[in-house]
Amino acid sequence: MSKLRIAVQKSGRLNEDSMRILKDIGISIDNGKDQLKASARNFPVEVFYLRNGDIPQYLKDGVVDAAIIGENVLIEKGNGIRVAEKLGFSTCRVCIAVPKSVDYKGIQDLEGKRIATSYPNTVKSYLEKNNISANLHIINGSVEIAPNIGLADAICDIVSSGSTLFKNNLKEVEMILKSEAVLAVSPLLNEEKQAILDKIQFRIQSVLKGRQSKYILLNAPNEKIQDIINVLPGMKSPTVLPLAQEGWSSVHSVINKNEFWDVIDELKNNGAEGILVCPIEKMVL
Ligand SMILES: Nc1ncnc2c1ncn2[C@@H]1O[C@H](COP(=O)(O)OP(=O)(O)OP(=O)(O)O)[C@@H](O)[C@H]1O
Ligand SMILES: O=P(O)(O)OC[C@H]1O[C@H](OP(=O)(O)OP(=O)(O)O)[C@H](O)[C@@H]1O
Ligand SMILES: [Mg+2]
Repeated sequence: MSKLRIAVQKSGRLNEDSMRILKDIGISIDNGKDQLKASARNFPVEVFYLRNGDIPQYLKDGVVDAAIIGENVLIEKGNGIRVAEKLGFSTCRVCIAVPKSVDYKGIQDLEGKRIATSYPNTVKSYLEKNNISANLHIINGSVEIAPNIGLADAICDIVSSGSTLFKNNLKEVEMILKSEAVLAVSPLLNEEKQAILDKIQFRIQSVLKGRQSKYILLNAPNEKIQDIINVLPGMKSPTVLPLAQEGWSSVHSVINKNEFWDVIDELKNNGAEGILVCPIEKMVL
């Protein structure tokens, strides 16, 4: 039986969350820290540990079948590679920044300027779309230092918290794209491997939905149950079970984790007591 070859970043910002998602979908891999390749013990999958920047080419050539990779790298290098699933971690954006002291009025201010970047294709197509021509300096790391050492007038790099820009006296002036880790697929995938990938994708979706949601349990007097149900829509409808104490019930439901703090006061005002909120490991709808 053939195995699906999945690439993950060998080391760096994506590695830990990539390995965690594989573990959460039930794929056990012997610790591969010093390995370049490891087989899963319980699933037809081989994991390849590679540099993020090299992965789009491996996908294109069919050397690997799928990969967990930063979407920004795929856009920079991977034209035509399909994203099967957004994974919700390593969120960042690719931006153009200039020194704080510059009175930046708009993209026309970049005309004829020197821009340092590790994302030349991304910047080039953004500038072309805006009819701007500039000189790109391609550097592979510490891009934000470039204006301070006189190498460039502007930079284009990844921004997340913004603290690297702040430390280097730069300000964000153009946001080119938003990125997060994604599950990307080789265009050369055959049917047999597609079937393995479908299983993996289904499991990933269950894990991601679970991460987005919380299981909530509470007790309330029976006459308040309808008001509480109106606040807690749940997956289908909430479960209501009688408590041993006469006139009281327990309500169980699932809510989006971001909505919990918004509804908690309403629940209390409607007589809810003993509210428990629990993580959900997996959710299959
Ligand atoms: N500060 C950040 N916050 C959130 N996500 C980030 C941040 N920096 C990078 N990323 C995301 O993580 C990916 C990997 O970044 P990292 O710096 O670990 O590796 P790299 O140097 O780009 O790649 P390689 O594996 O080729 O050395 C990036 O492509 C981007 O998608
Ligand atoms: O907005 P922030 O939260 O400060 O994050 C942005 C920084 O993070 C990344 O660098 P990284 O730390 O990965 O170093 P690298 O350049 O060596 O990859 C990116 O290249 C930026 O420099
Ligand atoms: Mg980095």
